[in-house]
Amino acid sequence: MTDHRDAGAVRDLHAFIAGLPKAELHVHHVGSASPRIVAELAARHPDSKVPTDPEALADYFTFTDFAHFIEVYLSVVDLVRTPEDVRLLTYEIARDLARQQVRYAELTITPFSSTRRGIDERAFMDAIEDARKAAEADLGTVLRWCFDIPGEAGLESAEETTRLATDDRLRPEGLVSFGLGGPEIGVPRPQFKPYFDRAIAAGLHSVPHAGETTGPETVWDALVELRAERIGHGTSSARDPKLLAHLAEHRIALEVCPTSNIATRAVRTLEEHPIREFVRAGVLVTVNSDDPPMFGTDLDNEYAVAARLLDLDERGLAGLAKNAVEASFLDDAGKAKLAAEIDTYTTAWLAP
Ligand SMILES: Nc1ncnc2c1ncn2[C@@H]1O[C@H](CCC(=O)c2cccc(C(=O)O)c2)[C@@H](O)[C@H]1O
Ligand SMILES: [Zn+2]
Repeated sequence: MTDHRDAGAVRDLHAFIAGLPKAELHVHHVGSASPRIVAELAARHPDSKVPTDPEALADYFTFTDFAHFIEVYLSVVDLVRTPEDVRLLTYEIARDLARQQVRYAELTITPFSSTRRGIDERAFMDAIEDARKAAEADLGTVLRWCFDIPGEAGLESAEETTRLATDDRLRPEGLVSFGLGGPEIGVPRPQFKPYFDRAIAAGLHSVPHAGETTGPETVWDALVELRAERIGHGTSSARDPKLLAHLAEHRIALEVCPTSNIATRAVRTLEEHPIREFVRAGVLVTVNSDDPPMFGTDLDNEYAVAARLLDLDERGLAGLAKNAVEASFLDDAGKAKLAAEIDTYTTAWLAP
């Protein structure tokens, strides 16, 4: 896509984004393993097939389609084998987020993938909680968890994820929401209704992926059957005006991840990305990074992409950051504080 803005203005906007306090609502735990983290994990487990050289890794992270992406994703999952690996990964993710001025992040974690690979469930919970507390104390970044069902792994994974998320003796303090990820084709959402019902009854928010690789009917299923409060991606919602109106009316945010959609070939080009249609329809749009190192992006870059696609200036970008605050599961005081921080930063930046 051609960028008609002048290079100096784009540079200034990037500097503004780099300092902008932000909230990240859709980012995966293992999907955030940077080349640095991958190298460290691979050194611990030298039998892995994941390359450690950054150039070879960039090549390895080039996907032919969504199924190929999931295959590669699972090879990185295989690198996380011990509670200490889990702790390292989690803390290092917080470090990468803090560097981008992310003050608050909801990290999607797939505990089933770890427990089925033999990590003790108690030790797993302790590792993420230990990293969360250390990250908040050391870096000032608040982490919260979304536990997601890897839908393609079947109802056994749904049962296990629900148990881990709702058992009072296990459920971590930082857990706020319940999700559903992985491929959508051949994995109908309604079958997960009983599990979402249990998670919601236990006080968790519902945030399934939907409409990333299938049509708007999957988003309707997520809303009606899984009582979604936000939708992961929701890309295909653009094909259904009634759905867009429903999302807008009920302030159900879309967690839009533009670069991810191109990398997994869910959308052909950024130019064709429906983010503009979402905004035009009045939908609450948030911008997120999904699996940043795997897609060669980070949250700052996603904001830059959104600025280009939506023709946003500093105030527009601050508005986008505040959308994420509104759609987050922070309490009211936390939302007010972060929104005020965004305003203060923006006003200071724009002051003559
Ligand atoms: N863009 C994305 N869109 C959707 N999901 C995404 C995206 N990025 C990352 N994910 C993650 O991928 C996981 C998929 C894991 C999965 O399918 C699976 C299947 C069978 C066995 C096992 C196992 O662990 O043994 C795992 C999801 O749970 C989700 O957290
Ligand atoms: Zn995702």
